[in-house]
Amino acid sequence: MTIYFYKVWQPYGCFSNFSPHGIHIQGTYWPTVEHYYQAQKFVGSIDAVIIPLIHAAATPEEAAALGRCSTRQLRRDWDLVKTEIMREAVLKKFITHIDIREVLLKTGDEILVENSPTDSFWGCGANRAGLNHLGKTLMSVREEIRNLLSLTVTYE
Ligand SMILES: Nc1nc(O)c(N)c(N[C@@H]2O[C@H](COP(=O)(O)O)[C@@H](O)[C@H]2O)n1
Repeated sequence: MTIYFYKVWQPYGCFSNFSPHGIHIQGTYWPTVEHYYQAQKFVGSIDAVIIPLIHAAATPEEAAALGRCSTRQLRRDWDLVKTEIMREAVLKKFITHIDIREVLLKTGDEILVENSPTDSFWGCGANRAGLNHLGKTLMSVREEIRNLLSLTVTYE
């Protein structure tokens, strides 16, 4: 059975990047994966001044709105690096927070899909035929955590 998720208050809302699960990456604490992901768009760009504003955004919605501002210049390599940046942040989230790690592991081998009607890159889009990169990232992170846990058990 495919598991669809999207908004934080809906079933499996902890899989959303907007969920209130902070991460530490390279010495900085980010309130949500969405804050971190949106800020990374501007690393090394002439609009890097926006990074502290995204970091300080009161909500992930506000962070996303700042990061989606079409008049600002994204880093040049953004399309090349964004999926790896997302994977690192999502892995950190599920390694850090044990409660939601259990939710992820309990999904077994089910297909996970971000049911975004507006995003056919990270989600499945309105026609459900989109690339679903966030769902794929979560499934890959699930597999990696399973492997990490089995190594821990073997050497204990
Ligand atoms: N608008 C919106 N609301 C939510 O609750 C969402 N989960 C999303 N999806 C996330 O938006 C991010 C992509 O943002 P860009 O289009 O690259 O600026 C990504 O984290 C999606 O999972 N969107």
